[in-house]
Amino acid sequence: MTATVLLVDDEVRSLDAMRRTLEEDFEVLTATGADEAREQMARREVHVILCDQRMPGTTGVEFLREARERWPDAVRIVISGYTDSEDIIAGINEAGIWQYILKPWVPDHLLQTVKSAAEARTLQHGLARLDMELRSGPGPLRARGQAGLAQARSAFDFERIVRAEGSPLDALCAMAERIARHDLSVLLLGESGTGKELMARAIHYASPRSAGPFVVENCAAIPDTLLESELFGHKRGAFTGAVDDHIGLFQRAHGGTVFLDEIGETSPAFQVKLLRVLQEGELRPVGSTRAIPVDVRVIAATHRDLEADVRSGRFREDLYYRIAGVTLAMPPLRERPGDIVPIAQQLLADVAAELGLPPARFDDDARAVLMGYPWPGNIRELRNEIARALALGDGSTVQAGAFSRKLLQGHTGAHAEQMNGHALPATGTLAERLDAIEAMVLREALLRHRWNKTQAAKELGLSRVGLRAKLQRFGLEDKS
Ligand SMILES: Nc1ncnc2c1ncn2[C@@H]1O[C@H](COP(=O)(O)OP(=O)(O)OP(=O)(O)O)[C@@H](O)[C@H]1O
Repeated sequence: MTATVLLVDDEVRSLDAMRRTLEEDFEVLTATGADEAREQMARREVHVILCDQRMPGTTGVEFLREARERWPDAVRIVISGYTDSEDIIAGINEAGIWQYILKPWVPDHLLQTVKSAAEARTLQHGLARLDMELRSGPGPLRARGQAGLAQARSAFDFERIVRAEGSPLDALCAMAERIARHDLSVLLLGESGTGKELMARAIHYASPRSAGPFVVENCAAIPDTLLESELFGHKRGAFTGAVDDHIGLFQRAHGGTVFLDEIGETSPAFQVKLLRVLQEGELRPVGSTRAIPVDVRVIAATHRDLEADVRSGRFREDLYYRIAGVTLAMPPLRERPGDIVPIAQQLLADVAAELGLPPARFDDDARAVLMGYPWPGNIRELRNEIARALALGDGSTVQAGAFSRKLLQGHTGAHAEQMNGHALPATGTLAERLDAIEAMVLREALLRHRWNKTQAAKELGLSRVGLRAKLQRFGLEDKS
């Protein structure tokens, strides 16, 4: 279906110029003022409104504020000169303005922006799915419309990155929140399932681009040639099977953020292409000679040691510096054992709600088992275990026996591994390394006594209060 765009401007010449730029791709309606625009809106369903800021009797922002109330589904764009930018910035939230275009506008950019807006409008209608995703907590949200924005912001803010008090993630989130405000590229490092995508979303929704799309591409999931077309689009006939023009993810993300997961898996040939797009701020769809401007922030992620890949020539150094404006390393779960129970409890609530089950809790043994396993697959593995235990369980309490065999073995076996240095820091000051050993001894004693603090304290020659203080200090406090 062709989207309908309403252009509102009192200057007939510029109205005409905009109409000519858009009419090949859209159904275009025009209005020379707010009254005429209201009439048009009353007669037809409009998907995108593009409104000039300066009009007699009202301003673009004023009119779009009214439009937001009356026709909330239409995506709103304002066009203005530099001198009006303060008014516009002040009105952006109230009027729910999706994007503003500075004068003098460039036809390609205008066309591109309206295409992205129409796309956002279409995606907005996937809101039923979006609502489900939001209700079930952070999940694969590929894009969202304006109506979901406030909801999305709160669903993906840093508070949703569950952690214990004093977790290493506190400092990481504080830093991410600061850098979110600046348009820097971010490289997220960390093992699979450590929450890199969750962090990328939180950064996007805390950034000035939060009203724009957040799109995700897993670079390892598709072959190189398809990846190029997936990200940058292609023209019809560009290759066998390209039966239609295809808009790439970078274009869809115009004004927003692209999350490139597993960037370390891309080939050198693709890396050159990506570098060019990032350097030039424009792309050419496969099979097209036309350059299309794109305005995206890139957040990339990898589980690889990308610096080592640069040294070995596997990853281009120039691209590395482009994408690694700021680097954040997500620690694996085994290095933040205090986070295990709080995250597990959150996941238990989320998964129970998803499965339509009543709220559940872990018993002491189950918690001890969770704490005793090194979680090589990190939070994704934790989630799977919880889903399995809930599905197999038959009540409101999850017991240790509901977990898979590897966890129950880990309950005894993983400890030997951890005590042999698996989770011990290989570097650090003497005090830090002694702390890590102390935390392990505590954890090991608790596990042996099935989380019975009186017995563990007795074995360790501590009072219960003394043990509790130590558990708090090491983030091992059981918060249930
Ligand atoms: N701190 C956390 N609190 C709550 N849920 C979390 C947390 N960290 C991760 N998760 C959840 O764990 C799952 C895996 O996280 P995510 O996809 O962000 O990891 P990732 O590092 O991007 O993994 P991969 O590299 O395999 O794609 C997701 O369902 C995510 O919502």
